[in-house]
Amino acid sequence: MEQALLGALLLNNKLLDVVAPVIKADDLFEEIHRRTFEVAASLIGSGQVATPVTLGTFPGDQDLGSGLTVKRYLARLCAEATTLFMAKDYALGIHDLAIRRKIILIANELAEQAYDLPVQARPAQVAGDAIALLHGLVGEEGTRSTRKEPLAEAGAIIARIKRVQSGEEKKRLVSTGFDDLDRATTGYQPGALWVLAARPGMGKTTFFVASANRAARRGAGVLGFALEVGNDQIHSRILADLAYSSRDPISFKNIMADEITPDEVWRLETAQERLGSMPLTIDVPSRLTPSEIRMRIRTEKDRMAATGVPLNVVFIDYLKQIQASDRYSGNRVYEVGEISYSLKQIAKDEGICIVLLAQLNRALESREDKRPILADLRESGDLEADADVVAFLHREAMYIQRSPAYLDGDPDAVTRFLDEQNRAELILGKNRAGETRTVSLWCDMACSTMSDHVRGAAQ
Ligand SMILES: Nc1ncnc2c1ncn2[C@@H]1O[C@H](COP(=O)(O)OP(=O)(O)OP(=O)(O)O)[C@@H](O)[C@H]1O
Repeated sequence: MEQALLGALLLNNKLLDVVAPVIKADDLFEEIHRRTFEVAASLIGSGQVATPVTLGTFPGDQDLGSGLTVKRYLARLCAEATTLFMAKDYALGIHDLAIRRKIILIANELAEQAYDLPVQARPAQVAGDAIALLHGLVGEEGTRSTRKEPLAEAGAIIARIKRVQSGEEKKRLVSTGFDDLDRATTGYQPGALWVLAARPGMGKTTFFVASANRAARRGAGVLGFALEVGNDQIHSRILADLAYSSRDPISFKNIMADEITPDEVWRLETAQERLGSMPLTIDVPSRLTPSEIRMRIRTEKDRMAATGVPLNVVFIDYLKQIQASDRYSGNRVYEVGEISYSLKQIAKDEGICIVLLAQLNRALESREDKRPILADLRESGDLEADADVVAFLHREAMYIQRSPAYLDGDPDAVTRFLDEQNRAELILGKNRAGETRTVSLWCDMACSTMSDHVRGAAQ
């Protein structure tokens, strides 16, 4: 099959357009076939002609064994060439065989590792790594169609816009749940990695809960990994946000402490009913590796797909609870680099947006203006480079509350605190799809709620 395809390619160089999106040189089994494909593709790609004559000078006319010279080998390829019509099927067959060989390799390696695993090692890690490799192979299927024709792609975009305008199709925006943030970023785009970074207590988990609730209420499939707070707290926060009323707020602390009036129980039940129609799943493991995250995302994606909902966005609270491999053990900068790279790949492979919460170190607190800037991520591996959006949460109220003037009861400081206590700033330090500006959010930290505007009930 490999010889027949290479022969056809040397007889008709235009076949490269059909073959190149399907196979890479590495997919060919024989070394001489790999080399021939590489040289032919590079000649054709640079506008030259690849024939047995032009190729014959390249590898030299050495003996390939049993008296077969390169010139004879190339002539034989042409004699055995398949038809133009069959070329794509041959390429697909070769690609499938290459995948089979890789599966066998992974399976053999996995068996060897399982036999030799040291007692202190984690078998789940070995299984997770193997699954990641197998997912990589599944991803390779996609390479068959990664080469695009800009003319056709532009046509597809315009056709989709027309279908949206005529009401035939819904807009694809996966809302963050906050209108101004959607306008600034175009929402949670498939394949994107968001990093939401802040000092402790600024409201990262509050943003996660509020955004997850609002995105799911607007129809997005949402998965949240609550690696830091426990099951009870995360679900109490979800309920407090959904049941929010500015006249009679219910704090998540009171829900956790069972200090709830009968009327409030009724409101919590109404919030619980709402949850029934929201495609929202919460997972509460204590620590995960990137491979385990990938595995759980795939499982949830399949489960949601079976109910007719695509999984759109995954929140991870938070970075410190993600365990890197042993490769860079002890070097946190490299470990974080490995984690952010893996998460970006997962987002791309699975067509989802990942929102990773991260904690900033205290260096910024020695500055006059304590609003975080991109440089504050400098010690965090490649977070900035891998992320499509870097958003910093800042609440001035946190700092006013800690100031000596406020603690001494200074009326100006108290007034400033009251002005600021329900305001959060989301500073877009990096934004691949738009401008880097600050989005203002309203918040009530006791109820784990955030929104675009002051509100009466969860929108
Ligand atoms: N009942 C309450 N009244 C006032 N503020 C509250 C109340 N409950 C929580 N908060 C405030 O909410 C903030 C915590 O919010 P959140 O947990 O979302 O922040 P975080 O950035 O995720 O924090 P961490 O990094 O410590 O996990 C803290 O500043 C806390 O003081």
